[in-house]
Amino acid sequence: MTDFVSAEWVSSRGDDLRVVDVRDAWEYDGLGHLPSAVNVPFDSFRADEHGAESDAGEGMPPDEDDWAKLLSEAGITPESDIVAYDDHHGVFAARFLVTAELFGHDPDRLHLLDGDFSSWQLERETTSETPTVEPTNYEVTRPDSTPLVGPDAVADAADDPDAVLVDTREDEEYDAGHIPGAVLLDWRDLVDDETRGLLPQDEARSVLERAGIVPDKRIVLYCNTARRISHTYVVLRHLGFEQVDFYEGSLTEWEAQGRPLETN
Ligand SMILES: O=S(=O)([O-])[S-]
Repeated sequence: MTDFVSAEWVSSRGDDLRVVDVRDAWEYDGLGHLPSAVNVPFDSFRADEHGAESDAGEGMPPDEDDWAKLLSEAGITPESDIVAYDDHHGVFAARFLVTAELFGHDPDRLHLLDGDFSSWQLERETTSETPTVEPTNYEVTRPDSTPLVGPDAVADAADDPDAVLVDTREDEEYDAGHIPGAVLLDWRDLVDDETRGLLPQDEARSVLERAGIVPDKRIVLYCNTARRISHTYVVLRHLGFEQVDFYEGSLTEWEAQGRPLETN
């Protein structure tokens, strides 16, 4: 399953690990990047607006062909181990990894750097050399099942004693309007301000437990446009949560459909 990996782990791996930097091109080129990292900017794998309807509701992943092209140009194959990073505590990189999972990349081959570019460069080498990449012919194989759920399943989760519906936005946003029955867990509460990575696991589990988010429940995640839930999704999978549902349409779709909101 998609997991967090340390800087040591990344440094110790050979050329078989594809390192993906999802920052903007100016940051990658101008500020330097991790050795051997390729640049796949966040904007390149995110549709501008919610796209075609699917069974799981509207979302913002790219077209399948565009995704395959991006990965091909990055020298990635379906067998590649990938580690992704950004400079925002991993939230943009997590979106890359979730997109890869939704398009069928083996989740066991998907890793999020624990920390980000800022924390890496405090202790480790960076480079401004762009690696030579051998393009591949990446082919998407859609998985048999995905964690995606649509709005009806989200509405049902609120009434299901075995499920916890989780809003991963900030408390002001939650207070202004959230899906009825949702608990609040700001995704940043799982981030260690000092390391810019995941809190130590016992602390992360306590934060989650305080919000009622425990492994024997089905967890259903939403935010505004499925960026912040990507980070929480990776955290929960890393911590061994087995049932984590991902509402790709999130509040953008929920509100567009005129569904109810609760305020505090
Ligand atoms: O992170 S977000 O999708 O809520 S803007």
